Amino acid sequence: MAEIFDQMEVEFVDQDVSVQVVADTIRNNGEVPERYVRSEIKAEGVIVDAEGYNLPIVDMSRLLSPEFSDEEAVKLGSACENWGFFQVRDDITEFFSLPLEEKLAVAIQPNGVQGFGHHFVFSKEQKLDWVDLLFLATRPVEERSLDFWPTKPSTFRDTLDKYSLEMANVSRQLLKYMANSLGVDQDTLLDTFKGQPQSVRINYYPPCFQADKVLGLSPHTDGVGMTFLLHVNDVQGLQIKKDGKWFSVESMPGALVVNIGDVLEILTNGKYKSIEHRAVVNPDKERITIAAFHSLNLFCTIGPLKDLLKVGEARYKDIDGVEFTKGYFAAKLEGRRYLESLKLGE
Ligand SMILES: O=C(O)CCC(=O)C(=O)O
Ligand SMILES: [Fe+2]
Repeated sequence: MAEIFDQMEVEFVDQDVSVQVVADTIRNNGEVPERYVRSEIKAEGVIVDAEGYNLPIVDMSRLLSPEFSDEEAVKLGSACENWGFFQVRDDITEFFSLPLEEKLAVAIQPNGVQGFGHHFVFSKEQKLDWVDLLFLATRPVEERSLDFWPTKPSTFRDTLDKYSLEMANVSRQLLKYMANSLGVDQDTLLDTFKGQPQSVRINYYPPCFQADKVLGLSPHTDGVGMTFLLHVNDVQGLQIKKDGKWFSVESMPGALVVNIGDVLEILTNGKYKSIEHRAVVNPDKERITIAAFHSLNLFCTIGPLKDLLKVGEARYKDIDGVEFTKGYFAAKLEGRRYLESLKLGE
């Protein structure tokens, strides 16, 4: 799985070394550079605050207890079908307060994706996201490229290792309950995720005094099975699109926001939804999140689960996993466009 990240065959273009440095430079008397100004945010309109809806909360301890498991699993199933997002608990790591030189020790290499830097920058003309990131393949363990794993702070690697294991365990548990809720065989679904490839993307969104002019992360879906997002410093900024409107997500302190990615939408033949989401920036505070992505062994074919095709026609093409991932990275962050292109007969 990890080696796929070294052969993406897509060309990324340089941008500023660090958005954090840009933010620091303009803080007192500057303007946001044109490459970061997103006029579409205002044009697009409606943002609905958290009061407008209730994001389902699934309690892991209830899910795992014999007494409440069934009840909680029903909530889990409905959360995946209707929202693609819900929350569970856990903990986190930090790296971005180091001086820039230290972060550049693990800089993303030309045309690579692992390390510190930026993703999805293809042209000098395109608009840029207001974020610095650290992206690492974390599982299977033997496929880690430790060159990109920070050695500072000294506990970083160990902390990430533990976090990665916790997340892998949670994803395994959730898959079991999802299988039950979908009515597919547990082992079949778990087998599909065998080896549990996992990667993490740690996002650092510097504050921006003209926060409404920029976007932290462009609208996109995640090209994986499912994602667990932890708000490292509890600054909010995640928005999800439902019924054509943007909703802000209020994450409970220490909770994980879970979302279904493109691969699970395809496997479930569209029953679970890969939700389009984006991140906005805070005017005064830095915002840090860690997204843990869980996917399939990509050296296989991705398509609707056979168990589900007994009761309905396939709505998505079968696609080779490596092709899918290359296509995802090459398609840029453009909402659900790439996923929609994999639908049959539409
Ligand atoms: O930081 C966030 O709120 C969203 C992060 C995200 O969507 C991602 O890393 O894929
Ligand atoms: Fe995402």
